[in-house]
Amino acid sequence: MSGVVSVGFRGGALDIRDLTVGYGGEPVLHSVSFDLRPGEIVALLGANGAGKTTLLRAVARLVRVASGTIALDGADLGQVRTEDLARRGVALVPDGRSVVGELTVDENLRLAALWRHRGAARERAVNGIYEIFGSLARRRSSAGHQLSGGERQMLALGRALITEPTVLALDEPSLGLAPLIVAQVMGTLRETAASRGLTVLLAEQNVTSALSIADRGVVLNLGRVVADASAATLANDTHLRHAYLGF
Ligand SMILES: Nc1ncnc2c1ncn2[C@@H]1O[C@H](COP(=O)(O)OP(=O)(O)OP(=O)(O)O)[C@@H](O)[C@H]1O
Repeated sequence: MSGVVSVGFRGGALDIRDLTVGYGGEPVLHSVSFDLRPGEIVALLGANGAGKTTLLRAVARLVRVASGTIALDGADLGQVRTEDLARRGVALVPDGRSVVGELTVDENLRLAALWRHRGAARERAVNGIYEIFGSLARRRSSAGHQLSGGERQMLALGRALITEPTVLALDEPSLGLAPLIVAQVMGTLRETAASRGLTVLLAEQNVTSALSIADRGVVLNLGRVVADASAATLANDTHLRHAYLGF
């Protein structure tokens, strides 16, 4: 489904090659390689401490890469500064939810849209986010800190989408959400990715939810890729689920 590319949008191709990343000289990702094709949703799975967040932080250039490359549409992102990454089309939704609690929903969206859209185009962009997330439109005057967990997650997603990324990296969007809300967030993510042809890297502990919307899954164990297969294959692999995913 996410392979459908609509007119005007095209997902980016992300190629992660021999990526080694560590903290204080101690590697936590060991020569990790996998790629995301344009418009693909890839679930990044693994137990606590497997290295999922570190990998997303490496893509967002928030940690130093010891060796290896991350390329977007064939161009190495190695020299791109963190603050320029969004202009190159990469958006990260961290698990802290990237919402400014003191600002209203509307202000949060406008702030995120600042560098991408001006004047009437910004209004259209904000309204476009409200069309995707109807519940946010109803809370547009509420402060970020007054939102429920699900609404905050939708606002974090909206803030990322309004920059019109070609690659969206999400860190555990299901964290702390009730199952029904998780289903809503995942459903919206899948529909939006499909309609925009977005490429999505989705780090999740909620394996079932992630695989329900993903095309493919990559499983990390202690910083190494131990599986890279279609979502259907991974969902049916009981050995893998027991060995690396905790059930
Ligand atoms: N800032 C840091 N300094 C030192 N070590 C860190 C730091 N952040 C993470 N680590 C270590 O790196 C390893 C990978 O952590 P990471 O957060 O990337 O895993 P994860 O798969 O996202 O885990 P979780 O699902 O629990 O969030 C862990 O052993 C962790 O303790």
